[in-house]
Amino acid sequence: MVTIGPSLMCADLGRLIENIHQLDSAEVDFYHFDIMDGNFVPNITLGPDLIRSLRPYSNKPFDAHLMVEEPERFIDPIAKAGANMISVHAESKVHLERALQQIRSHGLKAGVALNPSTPLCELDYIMDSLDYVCLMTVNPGFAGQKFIPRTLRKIKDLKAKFEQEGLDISIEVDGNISNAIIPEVIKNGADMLVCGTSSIFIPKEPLEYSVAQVKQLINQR
Ligand SMILES: O=C(CO)[C@H](O)[C@H](O)COP(=O)(O)O
Repeated sequence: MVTIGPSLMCADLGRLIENIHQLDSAEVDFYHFDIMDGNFVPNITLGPDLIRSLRPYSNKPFDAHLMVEEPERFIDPIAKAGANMISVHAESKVHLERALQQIRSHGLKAGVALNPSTPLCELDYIMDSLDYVCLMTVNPGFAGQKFIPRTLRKIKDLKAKFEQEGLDISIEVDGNISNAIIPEVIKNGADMLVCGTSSIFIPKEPLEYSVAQVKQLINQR
């Protein structure tokens, strides 16, 4: 099953609550929270307090993507704030295996995110600790960037690797997942779509309509 997770980056609580209300009615599958610290990426966004404030407004899984320099410092507060899934970047200052166990110790799904240029072999010795992999299809930090076409092969290679080893690990894709690219990433093996300004948050387009368009693309495979 391919799932849809709107990407939440804006720090306006009122607007986020309104968005979540509409997106819940449109039956999205999860919410993807972009947590940026201004160090790992050149931008600052949400933190644990905002996740805690939004938690009462939806029962859908909250997926926290830690684009931060020292993710191990954030795992406990983000888990306690109400996240259901947390991914850490392999390129950050992290003991990857320890961080994944730290996430799982809260009963949450654990993921690793990889920048477009990071090779898949980073995952070789942690496969059994993984629930999902977030493949960045843009360089992390900003919404509205261009999709990097080379990442399509990376999705395909990762899917093949999981199939070969009989592993049930989800592949999330993040970065300019537009309506034009959705059929391509699905064809190559993506099963979690992070949908931001490229497909769901389109100016003047009702969220219900944008989500319906994405669902149509998923269903017409
Ligand atoms: O993590 C991100 C950037 O680092 C965003 O989730 C992503 O870019 C989604 O937004 P858009 O559809 O505008 O690309």
